[in-house]
Amino acid sequence: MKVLVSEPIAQKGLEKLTQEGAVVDVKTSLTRQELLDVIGEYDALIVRSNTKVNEDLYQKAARLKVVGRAGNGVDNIEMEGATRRGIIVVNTPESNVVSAAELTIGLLFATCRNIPQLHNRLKERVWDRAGLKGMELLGKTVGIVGLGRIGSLVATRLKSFGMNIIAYDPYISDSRFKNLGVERKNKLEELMAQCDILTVHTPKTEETYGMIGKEQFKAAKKGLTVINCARAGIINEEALMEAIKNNIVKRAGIDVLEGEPHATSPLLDYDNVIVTPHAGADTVEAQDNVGITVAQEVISALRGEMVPNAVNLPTLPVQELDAIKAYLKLGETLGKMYYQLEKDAVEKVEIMYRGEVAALETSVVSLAILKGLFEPVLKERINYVNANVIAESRGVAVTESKKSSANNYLTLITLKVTSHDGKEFTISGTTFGKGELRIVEINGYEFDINPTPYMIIAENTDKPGVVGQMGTLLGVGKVNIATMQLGRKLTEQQAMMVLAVDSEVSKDTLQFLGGVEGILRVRFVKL
Ligand SMILES: NC(=O)c1ccc[n+]([C@@H]2O[C@H](COP(=O)([O-])OP(=O)(O)OC[C@H]3O[C@@H](n4cnc5c(N)ncnc54)[C@H](O)[C@@H]3O)[C@@H](O)[C@H]2O)c1
Ligand SMILES: O=C(O)[C@H](O)COP(=O)(O)O
Repeated sequence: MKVLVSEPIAQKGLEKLTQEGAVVDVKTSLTRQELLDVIGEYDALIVRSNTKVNEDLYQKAARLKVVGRAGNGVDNIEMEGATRRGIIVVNTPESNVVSAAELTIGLLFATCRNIPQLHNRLKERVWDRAGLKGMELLGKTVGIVGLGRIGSLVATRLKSFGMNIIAYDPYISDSRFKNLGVERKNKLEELMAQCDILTVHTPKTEETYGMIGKEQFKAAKKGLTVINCARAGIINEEALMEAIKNNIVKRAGIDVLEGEPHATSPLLDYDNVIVTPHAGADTVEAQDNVGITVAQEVISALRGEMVPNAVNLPTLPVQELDAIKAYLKLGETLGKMYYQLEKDAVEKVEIMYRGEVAALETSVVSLAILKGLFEPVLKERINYVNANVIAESRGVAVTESKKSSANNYLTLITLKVTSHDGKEFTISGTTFGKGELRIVEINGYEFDINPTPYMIIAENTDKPGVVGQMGTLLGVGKVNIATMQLGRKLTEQQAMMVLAVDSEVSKDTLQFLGGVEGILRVRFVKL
């Protein structure tokens, strides 16, 4: 596991990577060209907000499997290119939110009380408060745009200062607003017209980039204080400068600037604009959290495990990931059986979740099934990240259904594959105890199979002597049978036998088995 760290992360994170057996190169002052020249040697890249992870880089990154964002925002990482290539992108969304919320509040105090300006005067030995009267927070209204993790932390903290909190976030439920004691504004302009302080906490997306512009400032209350500790450009810098000149905005506190990390923004020339160099996450605590978390995630992703904060995968809370782990294994096992038992190209995949599993977030289990399904034909080109994209690109329609009851089982997952000529294949499985797996049905034959690394699965006419001959031939081929199960369809006089064996089975032995009278077909399955 070779990991390149292209921006500084905490020593604790680096130690974690090495303890887990990774070879770590910390190269934080590479030029872009140098980065492109070396990236081909690495399995994982760890970045913060300055490294642009885009198509140029992916094209040179033949071994890259994971991009770890030591932090929250992933706007410097091109997601589509990563997903297409099966590169997993992980971040640490919770690890620095308190620090970012605290800097937001710090900037708010600093701007509202002119702390940096007063500090600068005094450092120049000038004892003078003139012209720098501040604004008290009590009773003022703060308008929060984006009531997610950081927006909510800011809201709860500012409440203790006796402020009225209003927010605009069309993607957050009414109950969340209610629980936080925040008044919902359905229109951004309405929020602008009512707030004394505006603070933005959305991600940078196509929708949010420039969302606070000339029009919004026109609607604003005169004398507004503006804080941006989220991403440069969510508040358009030109429009902000114009609003300052027109006395609509009285003061601003900005942590993120267009053109960063270069200090080129014209906002730097305004005395009533207080700035910090993207320092929201720059605390000892946040950086330790971020470093350790990203290291753990990168290692898990390199080991092929499901990672809670994978950005280009359905997100799962950590507690739910534990509950779902056994189902991921079961799903992948069910999927892996198809191309080892059938040879027909897949047209449609139907996944049915019944019983307890139906109450969980199953989209990742579906990814595990698709990963397993295509693995025998695509090998390592398929993983959790690109399983959906690959299914789509191969014209495979995937559907999921759920039912709360599973008849005799607590949980049942059924995979139904329809091939291009309309032939249907089904396989069902369940779990019990501490993640034990059982395959309980294959094509209508009922079983209770503990899936093992090597299995022989044969269909035969249900008549005496077939099983005995199979045993004899396997003995001749020096293949030891560990367990055997039979599923029968009495009306059709057919049976399916599943033999768990201790070793690989040679092509010759399989051919002999296929020649036994009554055997309809025989397959070797490797899990
Ligand atoms: N300055 C720093 O050092 C620093 C540190 C951490 C995070 N950040 C940035 O802070 C921002 C917020 O982070 P977070 O963890 O709270 O994110 P989050 O995903 O928890 O919350 C973002 C919120 O924005 C809302 N939103 C999205 N589009 C919107 C729109 N068009 N209008 C209104 N609301 C919209 C979402 O519904 C969500 O509730 C991000 O941009 C992140 O990159 C900056
Ligand atoms: O999105 C984040 O986590 C913050 O903006 C911090 O970015 P940084 O890791 O470059 O400090």
